[in-house]
Order: sequence, then C-alpha cells, then structure tokens
Amino acid sequence: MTRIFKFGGASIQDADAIRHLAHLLDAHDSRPLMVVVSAMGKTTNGLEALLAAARSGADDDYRQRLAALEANHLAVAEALLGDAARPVTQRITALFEELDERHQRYRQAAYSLHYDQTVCYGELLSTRLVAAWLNHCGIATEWCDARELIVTDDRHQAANIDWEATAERVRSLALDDGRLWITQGFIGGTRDGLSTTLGREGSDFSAAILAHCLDAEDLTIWKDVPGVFNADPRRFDNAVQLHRLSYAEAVEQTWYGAKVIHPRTLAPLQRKGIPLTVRSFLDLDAPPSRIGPEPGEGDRLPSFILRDDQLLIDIAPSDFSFIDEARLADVLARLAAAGLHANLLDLEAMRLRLVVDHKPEPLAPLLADLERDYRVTTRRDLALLTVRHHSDALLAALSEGRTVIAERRNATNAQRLFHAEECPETWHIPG
Ligand SMILES: Nc1ncnc2c1ncn2[C@@H]1O[C@H](COP(=O)(O)OP(=O)(O)O)[C@@H](O)[C@H]1O
Ligand SMILES: N[C@@H](CC(=O)OP(=O)(O)O)C(=O)O
Repeated sequence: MTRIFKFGGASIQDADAIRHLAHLLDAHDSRPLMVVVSAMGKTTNGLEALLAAARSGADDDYRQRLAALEANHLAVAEALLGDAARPVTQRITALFEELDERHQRYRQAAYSLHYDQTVCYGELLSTRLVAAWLNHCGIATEWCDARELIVTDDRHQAANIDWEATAERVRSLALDDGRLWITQGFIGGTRDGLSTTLGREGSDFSAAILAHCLDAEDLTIWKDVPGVFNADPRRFDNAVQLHRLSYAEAVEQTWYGAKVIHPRTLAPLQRKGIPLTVRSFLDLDAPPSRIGPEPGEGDRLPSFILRDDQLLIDIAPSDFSFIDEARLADVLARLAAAGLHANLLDLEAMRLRLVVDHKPEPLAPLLADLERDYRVTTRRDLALLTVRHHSDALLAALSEGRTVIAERRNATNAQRLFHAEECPETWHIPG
C-alpha cells in the first residue's frame, strides 16, 4: 500500500537541508511512496511580495525580487550538483521566465487569479530541485505536476477539490514502478488549465488529498518539531508533546489556529481512517505524535492556541435596531465573500463583534462595504488566546495583569482577546 510523506519549507530551506532530506528518504525504501513538498523556506512569502510589487507597478522592486529569488534557487542547485547542475539550472531559469511572463499577463487581473498563476511557482521550483538531487543520489524519482493531479474549481487562493476527477487522475499514476514519486503541495489546477492554490500552508492538505485518493496506508508529515504539542513550543516555554490525539481533537486545535497542521488535512484522512503521524525530520529517533480515530491524552489535556495580529470589528445597526438573523447572515456572508474567517464571534442585541486575522488586502474593501450599512469601529494590535479543556484557574492565571477585551466560552473552549502589548513574547503554561 502506498505511503505518503509531506515535507514543508523548513525541511528544504537550503542545500544542506535538501541533502539531509535525501539521507532521510534513502533510509525509507518502502514503495510505493509519494512525497509531497512545499516551496523552499520562505519562498511563498517572497512570491507574495513579488506579486505586490508587480501589482503596484514598482518595476525596479519587482525586477530585484525576481532576480533574488532566481539567484537563491540557482545557488542551491549549484551547491548541490556542482558541474552536474546544468539541466536543473536550465529548468529553473525557464520557470523564472515563465513566472515573469505570467506576471505580465495577469497583473491587471483579479488579485486571486494573479496570485494563483504566479505563487504556484515556489513548489514547481522546489520539487524540480529536490527531484534532481534525489536522482543524482541514486534514489530513482519521478516528478509529477500537482496541477494535473489535484483538480479544483476556480475559487482562487482557497480552491475546492473535485474529488471524483482528482481520484481518477491520481489512481491512473503507475506508482508501483519502484520509483519514489514527488509532487507539489499547496497547488492544484482547474479543468481549464488554470493554476489554483489551496490556502496558505495548504501542503498538508494536498498530502491528505493524495492519501485519501490512493487509500494510502498512512500519511507522515515531517516537521521541525517532534510532533503536536499542547501549545506552540516556540511561544510557550513549557509546552508538552501530545503523543496521541483523535482526528476530532486535531481538527478543533487546528481550526482555532494551532499552526502545526493545516485544518483541512484531517477530514480526508478521517473519512478513510488513514492514520496521520507528525514527526521530526531533525531528530529521527524522537517519538512522534499519532492522530487517528481513537482519543488519546491530547483529547483531555488543556491546550493553548495563540493568534497574533488580530483585528476586532464592532458592528452595530445604524438605526438602533437588533442584529437579527437576517442581519447576522448578511454580515457573515460579506465576511465569507471576502475570504475571511471569524476567529471569535460575540453577539449582543444591537452589537456583533468579530475577531479576524489582520489581512489588509481583503479587509479594506470589506470594511468599506460594511460601513455603508452599519456603524463600524475597529481595534487592532490584539492577540487571541484559545484554551481547550480549560479551567477557571488556568484562565485566571493566564489573564493576570491583562485587560480582557472580548471573551467567549463554552464547555470545552475559552477564548480571550488581549492587547498585544500586554502579552509576553514567550508564555508559560500555569500549573
Ligand atoms: N501545537 C503545536 N505543536 C507543534 N508545533 C506547533 C504548534 N503550534 C504551532 N507550532 C509551530 O509549527 C511549526 C511547524 O510548522 P510549519 O513551520 O508550518 O512547518 P512546515 O513549513 O514544515 O509545514 C513548529 O516549528 C512550531 O513552532
Ligand atoms: N508554500 C506554501 C504551502 C505550504 O504548506 O508551506 P509549508 O508546508 O512550508 O507550511 C506556504 O508557504 O503557504
């Protein structure tokens, strides 16, 4: 049965990381194996900045950014392959020419369409590089284009999967030919040949789609942490690893913002009962986290999720009337159309408060639109803390010395909104 591995940007950020990846894959000779790879390091951020430069007409900035991205990829190819780099450097140069041509063609088009036709190049480039290195190391590797495998609609930047068409295409691959297969995370394609993307950090989801369509034995997501913790170990100095948790718990944690796995990853796995392992690509002996149908300690222990850079939107009808169901539906429909998600929603008779990620691009038109029909005020520079499996004592200790700007609580989850300036860079879990 096929196994699926997914590697994110951190695991292929430079030549050394790609060498390490090849050692790791060399030790896994089980086939069929499909490897899903993201863009190198922070390339997607670089491509987003390139897009902004292209759209604002900042031509010098655009050219400099394009050249820097190309130089970085070429340098990695040369560091890896030296004299044997020519075929892959030619391919990289051709991909950058194509990327430039796409920017010229789509710079006047809708933002999301332009985004998908250009930002997809991060993964196209990284997989070419990694495949070339694996083949050079004697690991027979076949490259395939995820835009021809993962069929989506044209909802750019958050495309919906055409499961039937995708399954048909994925199952037609001759995966059991003894080679390792490599494809891109994050990207798909419409039936008409347009590139699409599945949402930032969506490569985990790509891997789950392939696992689902192939009835894979398992999916392993390789990270720079040993597994899923009860809080981001970068932000909470005493976070502990959760070795077992259910799909349902993982969905909840990621939906509230735990960045370790993309929230759309779990459903395709759950539908087929495919186990998910999250493990370290740095420490191969570290015990991993396993996610499956059965609950584990992760379903009981408190977990803590922090969202930085939040914006509070306070919405009231301008005529002193209620926020009735029709108004609530109206506001939420506008939010959804802007591609935004309410991280916290608090409703009173004449006031609706929403907390969203502060993303200026979709927010500016949304706020202008809401202001035409409602009284709208906003507050920025906020941090949202979600505690799952909370207790009063935990919440009190975590809120000490901080103003609670908004709050929402049910039996399992408690959310509190704080001023970012009142929050520490590194948190400590009380207890
Ligand atoms: N609950 C959590 N458990 C583990 N890691 C977490 C958690 N929440 C956030 N993270 C962060 O997720 C990072 C790994 O995810 P990410 O950087 O997106 O990986 P990749 O780019 O390889 O997909 C870790 O370095 C860690 O800081
Ligand atoms: N490269 C894309 C997709 C992705 O999933 O990346 P990563 O696996 O490195 O989080 C992004 O940065 O959004």
